[in-house]
Amino acid sequence: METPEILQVGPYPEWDEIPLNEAFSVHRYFDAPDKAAFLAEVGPTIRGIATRGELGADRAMISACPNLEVISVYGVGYDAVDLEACRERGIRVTNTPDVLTCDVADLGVAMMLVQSRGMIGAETWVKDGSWAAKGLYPLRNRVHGKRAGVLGLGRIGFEVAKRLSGFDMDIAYSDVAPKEYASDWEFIADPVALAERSDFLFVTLAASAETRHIVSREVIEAVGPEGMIINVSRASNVDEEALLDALEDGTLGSAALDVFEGEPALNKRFLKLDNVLLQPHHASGTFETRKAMGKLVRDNLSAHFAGEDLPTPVL
Ligand SMILES: O=C(O)C(=O)[C@@H](O)[C@H](O)[C@H](O)CO
Repeated sequence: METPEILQVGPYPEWDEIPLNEAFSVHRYFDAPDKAAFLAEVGPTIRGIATRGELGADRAMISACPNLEVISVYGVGYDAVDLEACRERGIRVTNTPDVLTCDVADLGVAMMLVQSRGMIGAETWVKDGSWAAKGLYPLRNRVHGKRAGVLGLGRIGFEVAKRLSGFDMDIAYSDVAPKEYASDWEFIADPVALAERSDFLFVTLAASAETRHIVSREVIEAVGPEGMIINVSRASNVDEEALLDALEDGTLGSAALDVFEGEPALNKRFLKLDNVLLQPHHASGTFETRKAMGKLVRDNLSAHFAGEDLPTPVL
């Protein structure tokens, strides 16, 4: 069998680059100085695309590859892939679920704790001599026993809720329908009602056109001046302008964010705020998880070209 030609959209760690290049003939889109010319040149030879989370495959890229058969996403979120364009041509799409679920949940809960207890400021208080000069660090609000809302009780949302129950928190969730595996937690269909009864609102749902700005200005205001929003999903799930307005005028108490519109070039207004924890989209950023993600990307491509069942199909 001829070695399949693959388009690699974004860089991977070396432990992925080496086996990817051993298994496939790889064309590095991200290295091309003139990407349009590069795509026009190699596009006709491409049978598979390997993406990277937020660096997906839009309709233009897919159209430039007339012999494209499969897109393998390095990530659980495939919102950066034009699924409609894939459906039209019967192109398979795969992602990397499950292997990253617990790391993303860990970071989400850690972000809530770090922001609630002011741990970034507390370390500065030690390092800049304030502790010696000014005494005890200002008190913060406790976390355990408070009310938590989880918007999207899929794999990641479920692991977040499981961890929050370890903090004796009063948990409720929203999703398209009640989940049979979540009988311990209250189901609240309306995100505004969920926000109203939450001190901490976790945004964990998969992003799509339907979920765009599901965390609206109304939801943000419902969380309120004492509440916190934690986002480990996609920025598009949140009305970021409304979020910034609310953080600036105190309508919303605080936020802890791992994802941003236009990331990594995030809105400069965030940098002026002292009531938001900013993280560089690294919720799945552990060696163990990224190695498992990379292997799944390759396994899905290899399975496709071997005519076998795909390990983790989306389409
Ligand atoms: O899994 C997802 O959907 C993610 O957003 C992340 O795991 C990214 O894929 C990862 O940051 C690599 O870009």
